[in-house]
Amino acid sequence: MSVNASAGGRSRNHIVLTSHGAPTGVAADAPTLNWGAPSPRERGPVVATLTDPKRRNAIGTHAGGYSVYRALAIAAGSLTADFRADLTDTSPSDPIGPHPQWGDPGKIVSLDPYGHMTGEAFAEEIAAGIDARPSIAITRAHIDMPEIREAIRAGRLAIDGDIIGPKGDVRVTKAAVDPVWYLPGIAERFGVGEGALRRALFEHTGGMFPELVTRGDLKVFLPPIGGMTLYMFGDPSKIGDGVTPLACRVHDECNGSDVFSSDICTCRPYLAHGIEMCVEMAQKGGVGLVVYNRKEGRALGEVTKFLVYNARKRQQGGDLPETYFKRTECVAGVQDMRFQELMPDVFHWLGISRIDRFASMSDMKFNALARAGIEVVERVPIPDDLIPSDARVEMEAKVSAGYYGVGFQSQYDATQGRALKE
Ligand SMILES: Nc1nc2c(ncn2[C@@H]2O[C@H](COP(=O)(O)OP(=O)(O)OP(=O)(O)O)[C@@H](O)[C@H]2O)c(=O)[nH]1
Ligand SMILES: [Zn+2]
Repeated sequence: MSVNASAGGRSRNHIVLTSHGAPTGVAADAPTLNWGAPSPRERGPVVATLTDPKRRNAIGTHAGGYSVYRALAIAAGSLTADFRADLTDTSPSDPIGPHPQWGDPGKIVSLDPYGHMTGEAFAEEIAAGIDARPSIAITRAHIDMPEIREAIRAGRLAIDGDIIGPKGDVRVTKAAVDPVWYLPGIAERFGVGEGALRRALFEHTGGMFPELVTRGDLKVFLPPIGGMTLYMFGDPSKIGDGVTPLACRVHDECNGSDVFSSDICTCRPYLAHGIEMCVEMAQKGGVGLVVYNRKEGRALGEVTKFLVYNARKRQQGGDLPETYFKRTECVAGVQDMRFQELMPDVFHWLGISRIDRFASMSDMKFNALARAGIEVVERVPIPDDLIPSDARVEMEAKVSAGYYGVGFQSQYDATQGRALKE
């Protein structure tokens, strides 16, 4: 079925409904996707195009988290629906891989290991009109953080003109990674059937992606969620080489603390401590890696997080460690929706099988890495003097719930957070 519609007030064309199975005649030259193939050519490009439905081999849209803004731009007439990026000079500043892990369909299921190679590996297809787009971009930057300047002032780090520049700025290689989900692999990771996963994704996004249930032949889905950013310290070509020691922090977004230094949690201080560890390791000839995941408020969202803060701070008896997780569960139904099960994928992408120093106390992160066969040699807790006083409730609650607490000076019974009006 199709109806006439106007797109962007400019052109008149047909609405393509994706709820009725494959469009008649999938094009003979539609690229096939063989997830887990050991080379990009054997794997094939991910094509989540909307303008060429017969050559589409993935559900969703490229840069899915921004699809609504793109739709707005098209509706407002500031972007044409068939715009194709000019990828000249956009290739990675530093090569990553290939690593043997890329050729194992079960190891990486939530990102496209060839996502940074699209422009080069599939230049031929792109020139022939196939709408393949990169899902990973790699560039270089200098970062300048007050905590690093403070570490230099305190003598814990020194300017070396290489890793740390003359002004205290730190040289990094950074990568932005959009999610690309291989649905059979995601289902396996969570121990559910692919059909049940597809149905839940379809129904609980308000029926946003009918192909999840009508196109069983399409196995790859680009979900409309945030991805991650990687910050690499030292020589990125040494990451995952099996010999160079690695320091690492896996951090899930906490805008209130990370950006605005709100003092109810330990997020920014722990992140900054992790960065300091990475810089220190790079200066000793090792490498550092920060994985920054866009999963605000334990993937419950910031609205939920702030509602929970109010509930904690208004409850009878005050904000206490023993009720910390209960208050979240009352508002969100669960304590956490981050699903660390998918987190190790990025380590496989980088070829990493051992983390020498891991800045995290989370048992969930540690266990997920262990299940993925990634060895963590040393777990580094947040230093006590970096915990803001209002964040002690969180720390006490986490350690008593199973977080790694060696070196942590517990004062469980004496801990209470600020009240709302204080
Ligand atoms: N819902 C909710 N989320 C919170 C709260 N406090 C912090 N967060 C979120 O929890 C996440 C913290 O993640 P991370 O900093 O990666 O660390 P972690 O899992 O606590 O464990 P560590 O690695 O030991 O720091 C972020 O997404 C924060 O936004 C809270 O009170 N409620
Ligand atoms: Zn936080």
